[in-house]
Amino acid sequence: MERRGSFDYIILETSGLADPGNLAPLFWVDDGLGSSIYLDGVVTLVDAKNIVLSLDEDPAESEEHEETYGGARHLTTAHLQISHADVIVINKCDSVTPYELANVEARIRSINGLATVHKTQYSQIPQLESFLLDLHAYDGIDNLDTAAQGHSHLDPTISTTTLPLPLLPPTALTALETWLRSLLWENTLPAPSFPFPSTPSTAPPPEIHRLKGLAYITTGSRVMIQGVREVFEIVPLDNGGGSTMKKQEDGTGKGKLVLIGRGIDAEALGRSLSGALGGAGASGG
Ligand SMILES: Nc1nc2c(ncn2[C@@H]2O[C@H](COP(=O)(O)OP(=O)(O)OP(=O)(O)O)[C@@H](O)[C@H]2O)c(=O)[nH]1
Repeated sequence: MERRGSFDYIILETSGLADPGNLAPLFWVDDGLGSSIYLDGVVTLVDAKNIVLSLDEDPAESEEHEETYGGARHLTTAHLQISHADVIVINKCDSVTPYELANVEARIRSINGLATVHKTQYSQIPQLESFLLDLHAYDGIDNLDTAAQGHSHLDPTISTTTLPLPLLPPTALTALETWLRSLLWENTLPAPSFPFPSTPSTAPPPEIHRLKGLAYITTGSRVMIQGVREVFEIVPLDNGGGSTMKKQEDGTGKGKLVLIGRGIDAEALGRSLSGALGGAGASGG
């Protein structure tokens, strides 16, 4: 960093067994690295031929992450590397049939509905910028509109879900922050108060790997929500873009929160969030 200014990009290639969820928060929040350095995004390269085997691998064969999770299927390194990715390159597409490729892509998107997916042969992409570099994954929310809904039956371990966020009064941001703290720091869903009765749950606790969201505030401003594992931030966006009320009404300005992780029960998450925000209408999808 003494040579600050002389780098265009810094690319870290991790080991094949790395958990990006342990690395990304370090680079995202460490101001000591200097203001010219920021975490641009996490790219995961997937081998189309072997990925299904890797996702289904017997955890006893996995050197890390040999944990069980509430009786659910085991988390493999492949799951972690896909769930934390902002861009996923599915390579060696020529070595599988179109049917196999469609299945691979569907499963990957069911795990991570936020990431941009590129399908390649010999890892060839049209250009680096905006495909693998200059992603601004942690300071932008461009891909929220295309975030896929979870189809958790495709992968039993990790899924993506989208919760709608209602138009929020400024005071609700504190409630949102408290809710996120409980979810990300304590892996606990605050029980919703009225009108939802709280029922004891035997479900495994939610474990969120990545989250991204946009909320519209009644004052006409917007906030971006970003998170990776237990680190998150709620950041005001400069431009509210005119009448927020109008945006809500014509359906183009709906706030949402996209969550990727384990033990995702969309309905329970939606009820809990809605309760935390004062019953303002979040329900899982
Ligand atoms: N058919 C086909 N072969 C490929 C493609 N991309 C790479 N290969 C070949 O696959 C072989 C192994 O390369 P990779 O799988 O990329 O190996 P690697 O990722 O560098 O290996 P590790 O870093 O040790 O995992 C090489 O012979 C490559 O030429 C592709 O899209 N299609």
